[in-house]
Amino acid sequence: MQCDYYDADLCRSCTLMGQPFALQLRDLERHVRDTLGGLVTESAWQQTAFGPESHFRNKAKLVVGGTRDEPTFGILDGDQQGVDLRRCGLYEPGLHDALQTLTEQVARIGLVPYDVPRRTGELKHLVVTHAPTGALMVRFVLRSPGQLGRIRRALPDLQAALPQITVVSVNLQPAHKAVLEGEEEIVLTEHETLTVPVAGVSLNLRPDSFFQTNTAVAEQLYEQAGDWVAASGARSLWDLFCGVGGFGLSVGARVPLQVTGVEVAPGAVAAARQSAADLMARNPLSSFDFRVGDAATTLRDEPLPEVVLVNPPRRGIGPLAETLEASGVPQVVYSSCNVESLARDLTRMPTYAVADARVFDMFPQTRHHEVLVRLVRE
Ligand SMILES: C[S@@+](CC[C@H](N)C(=O)[O-])C[C@H]1O[C@@H](n2cnc3c(N)ncnc32)[C@H](O)[C@@H]1O
Repeated sequence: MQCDYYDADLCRSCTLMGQPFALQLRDLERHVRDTLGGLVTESAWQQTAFGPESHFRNKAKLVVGGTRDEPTFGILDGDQQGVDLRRCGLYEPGLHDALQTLTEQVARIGLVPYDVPRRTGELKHLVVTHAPTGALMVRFVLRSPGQLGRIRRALPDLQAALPQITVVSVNLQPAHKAVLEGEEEIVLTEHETLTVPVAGVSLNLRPDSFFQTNTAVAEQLYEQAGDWVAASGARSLWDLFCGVGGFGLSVGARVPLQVTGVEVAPGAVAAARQSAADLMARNPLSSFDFRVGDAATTLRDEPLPEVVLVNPPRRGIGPLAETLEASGVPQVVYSSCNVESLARDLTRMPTYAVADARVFDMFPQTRHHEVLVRLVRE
């Protein structure tokens, strides 16, 4: 992949930009395999899964800088000044095209970009999520509610210019710190969720929901996990750190299962419940129970499922490793975005052996990765 922004030294986020993709994949595999070392036998590894090397991101998180008349949408440079990256080649084609019109429309609304050094202005970020159907969810991150009315009044023009916009929200982030979003979310449209079809299910994403960055590779990830769970013949599955429920819902759509999902974010759980209700209405094969809770402690007082699937944040599963190790759970499927924490967690679960392992190149042009392993109790 070639990138003008990278070549002009405007953005260095893609640390592997310019390296042939086949070489990136080979280095990624080597790094993951070396880090897991003796924890995974050679024969357990399956072929690395990947998608397109460019135009794969389903979400644009744009920092807004510049001035009201000439806003920039991209990142801030070392002096906290806006750098415009709205033509970034990582965005899915539909997102890439929509961003050009959308940013022109947003500029017309006349919001003053937030100026980090001066602590003035209102519009901090523009976050846009793109579904494979072409539908869009647009989120304005503002410093205060003062300009909400201006955005409300601009909605008809925005939706006339881009009829594929189904959800628009405003997130309020009053703090002067480098966090993307604040606590308060105000949805301005009738629809509150973006529907994303993936791996045989329709997931409902809310503006504050986590979703895997690369829909094409997420589909392969969910299908692989589903293949392993289906082949095990299990009838019960816990989907821990379930987010909007992608793993549990997609496998429950394929084989009859009792699925229990646990997730700390209430909005994600509400979204998962909505997706489960939609799925049950057309395919009542499995039952689903999505709960708000702490995945680290939830397994302790419950009847044990046949498979536990975990997909934690970068830090790994923490004390849950010891809980699983001491439990009688026969199989664990672990999806990790950080092979270092995965290696740490696996060493704390010595009675499990890695039966299958697969690398997913979810983030081409960078060293980020996803690794899926199937553990069986020896
Ligand atoms: C990598 S995401 C996985 C999301 C989901 N499995 C998917 O495929 O989209 C990690 C999720 O763990 C959630 N989380 C973080 N700490 C948690 C905890 N202690 N208990 C439950 N969920 C937690 C986050 O809110 C986030 O949704």
